[in-house]
Formats: sequence, structure tokens, C-alpha cells
Amino acid sequence: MTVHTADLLADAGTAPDGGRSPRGSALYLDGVTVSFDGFRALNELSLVVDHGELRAVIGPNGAGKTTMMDVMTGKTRPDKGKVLLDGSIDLTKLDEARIATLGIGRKFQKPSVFETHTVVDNLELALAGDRGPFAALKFRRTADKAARIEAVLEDIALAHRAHEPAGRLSHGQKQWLEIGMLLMQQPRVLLVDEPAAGMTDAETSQTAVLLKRLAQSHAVIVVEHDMGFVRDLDCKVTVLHEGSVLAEGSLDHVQADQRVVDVYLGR
Ligand SMILES: Nc1ncnc2c1ncn2[C@@H]1O[C@H](COP(=O)(O)OP(=O)(O)OP(=O)(O)O)[C@@H](O)[C@H]1O
Repeated sequence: MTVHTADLLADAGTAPDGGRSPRGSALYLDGVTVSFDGFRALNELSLVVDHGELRAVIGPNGAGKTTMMDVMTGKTRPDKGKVLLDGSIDLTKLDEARIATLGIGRKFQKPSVFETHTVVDNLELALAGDRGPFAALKFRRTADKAARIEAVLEDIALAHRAHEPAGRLSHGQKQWLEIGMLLMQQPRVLLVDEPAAGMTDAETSQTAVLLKRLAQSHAVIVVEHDMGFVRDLDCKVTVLHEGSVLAEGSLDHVQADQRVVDVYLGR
């Protein structure tokens, strides 16, 4: 089925989250509900993330963080509610592949780089799309592509390891490489799941620097449990609980909220 852009334009004029219009937002969720066998993994979830914004999403196990990302990427379709990209593109009508091409990149917790390929080849393979890895390797590097690879290598601080097999990188560096692979596709929105898990302290703080830099030109949503890392991100924090937003604001603000302490931080 061919999907025309005009068909994707949702009615953006109705009541938004907290009176906020979808206009200008990168991702806009309003009243999103997802049920599994009657259990509401997301319950009227409303959330607005702007272009050029870094947002941390925290919350106890089972709060709905993964389901939220599944809805944003089209892996899970909500029972009801609005999910808009760029304030107007209705993501609930699109499948995962189409949403990825529209510019939502997702990094899962476990890195899945091609260990035997070099760092540069991994970045190039990320451009392969559905042509397959071997076809991509045969393509000559255009000047454009080479420039993009170089820029991404700088972004992810791996220029000095560019021609080494990815299998030789540390765990943290593999995570950065995978973020780099997403960047090759020039996404508008990046979803990053627990990037600091398993990293050394030095890698964790470097990851915060990297994500803050990326957020200057992308919307970046980070799901995280490590509060030290969230503090390093120095951004607005959304606390999810039972599929809805329990609190939102600076880390200091949400940490001072007794309800957040009761359901999450105090445990
Ligand atoms: N496919 C599914 N079928 C049934 N229940 C599900 C399914 N996916 C998620 N759930 C339930 O929905 C709730 C929210 O799960 P989700 O994985 O989104 O939470 P989370 O905040 O990501 O948790 P964690 O921090 O443990 O990863 C949980 O109670 C989970 O058991």
C-alpha cells in the first residue's frame, strides 16, 4: 500500500497535553493507551518532546518505558491516543519500517555491531538499508558519504579506532558505535535505551557529553535507571509510573516529589 504524506497528516487542532499544541514538537503523545489482555501498559500517556531537546525518562520496572518506545517506533500500535512526529505526521497509521525512514532511530540496550567489520564498515553498513550488507560494501564511498562517516566518527569519539574491527572496542565504545550507526541515517529523533548500563564511570560521563551534543541537532529521548547519569544529562526528566506521567521537570524537582520517592527513588 502506498502511503501519501497528506494521508498521514493528523488533525493537530484538538486538546493537547497540558494545553500544549503539537506545533513545533518533535514527538507528541496525547492520551496514548496500550492494553495487553486488559492490562494497561500505557494509560492515557501524554508527553511532548521538542526538536533539539534531550529528555530523560525514568520510572520503576513495568512503568511502561519500553512500551512507550515501542509505540513511538510503530512496533506496538496504541488502542487509542495520538502519536505525532513533527507535530503533524500520525505515526499510528504507519508501520515500523516507514517510521524508521521518517527519522526515528532507536538504540536498544544491547549493542549489535558487526564485530568482525571495522568501525568504518559498520557505519557504512548502517546506510545499506534493504540492499543488504554485502551490496553496501561494494558501493564506492562517495565524497558525501565519506564526509558523513568522518563527522559521525568525530561525534562518537572513535576516529582513532576507525579501521579496527568493532569486536576490539570496549563495551562503551560499541554503544557509541551503535549510536553512530543510527546517526548515519540522519534521524530526527533518537530513542536510546539505558546507554550507560555496563559502562565504566569515564564512559558514562562521556556518553552524557555525546548525548548532550547530539541533542543540539536532534530530539533525544533517553530511558535510564542510573540517576548519576541522569544528573549528568542535565535535562528535563519525565517519571513514568503505571503507564502515565507521574512527574516531570528538573531532576531536583522530581527527586523532591514524595510520590516519585515512594514508587521509585526510595526503593
Ligand atoms: N507483549 C506484552 N504482553 C503482555 N504484557 C506486556 C507486554 N509488554 C509489556 N507488558 C507489560 O506491560 C507493563 C509495562 O512494561 P514495559 O516493558 O513497557 O515497562 P518498562 O518501564 O520498560 O520496564 P523495565 O524498566 O523493567 O524495562 C509491564 O507490566 C509488562 O509486564
